[in-house]
Amino acid sequence: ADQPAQVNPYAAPQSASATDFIEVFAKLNGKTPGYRKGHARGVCAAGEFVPSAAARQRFATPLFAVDKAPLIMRFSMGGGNPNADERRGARGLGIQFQLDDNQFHHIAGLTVPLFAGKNPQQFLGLLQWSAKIQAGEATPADLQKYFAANPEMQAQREWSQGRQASAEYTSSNYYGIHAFFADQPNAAAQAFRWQLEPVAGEQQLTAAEVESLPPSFLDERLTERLKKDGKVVFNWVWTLAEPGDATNNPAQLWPADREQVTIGTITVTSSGSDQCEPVNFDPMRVALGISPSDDPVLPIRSVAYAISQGMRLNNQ
Ligand code: HEM
Repeated sequence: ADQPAQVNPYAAPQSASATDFIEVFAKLNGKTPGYRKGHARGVCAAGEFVPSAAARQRFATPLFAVDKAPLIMRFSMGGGNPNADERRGARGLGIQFQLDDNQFHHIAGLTVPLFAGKNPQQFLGLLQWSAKIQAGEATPADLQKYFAANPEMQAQREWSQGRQASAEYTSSNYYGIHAFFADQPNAAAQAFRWQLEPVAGEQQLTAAEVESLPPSFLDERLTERLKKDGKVVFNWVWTLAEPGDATNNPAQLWPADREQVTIGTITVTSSGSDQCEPVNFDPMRVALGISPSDDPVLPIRSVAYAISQGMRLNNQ
């Protein structure tokens, strides 16, 4: 008789919802009342955006119609642990651009250009295996089998191999990872991916520093950096897609020869305020003229951030 097809135990889950993520974050991190359920540890900063002439000419959005816009920014550690070890791991950056007429634009990126999964399901599986390992219900060998069954996750892991974490919050590129679209004056909307590049260049920790530093040093280094240099400047660079480049796969980069446009500068001027506490840096809440792509991770992020915001503002 016909047997039902065997389901590979290392396949990614068939579905993934925002609440599935909130649940697995709770398994991994326990109760963290008042904290963000992702990127729990972080520091608020403020600054300014100045768009470039090229941005104004090429894209039709109020984001680039301003001479400059005030920014609320938050640098953070990936993961939901409020006491995350800062010697290792990806850093994040959320920015809220404050435009005229109470309009906002948000971006939230990571120090890694690729996502750990081509879709939310693959990433959820990774977190679920990690939670099982933490609970003693699975082993790292299971995780290796999970990676083998989900080869799309390989590019992200390869990129991260051999790289130490950044020496300062402001000494790394940050990548938006997902594709977005920008309206153009006389053509169809242009797909792009963004990155922030520190003008002073990138700097990683040395292997020796990873061993010798205390687990907390990033907030202090940011304060010192701003005291010493007065500000930190990033170039905001967009990479433009060509026809046929997939806009729905955050686990894969576009070919390296795609045109890049410097969209403006993002300057950090101060840090340490509490004004980030109520802010939700939801990357789908964007200025007119900018729109999210069909990347399936984006709408899950949006819902998960809203749930997390509701929880933390209610001290849950
Ligand atoms: C399924 C995928 C993801 C889920 C479920 C998720 C979930 C979350 C949650 C719940 C928060 C806390 C939000 C808040 O309380 O305000 C958060 C913060 C954050 N996430 Fe994600 N995330 C995902 C993917 C990503 C990706 C792809 C990026 C980068 C491109 C990213 C970057 C960030 C950053 C920078 C923050 C901190 C924002 C802040 O400082 O408020 N996340 N994430």
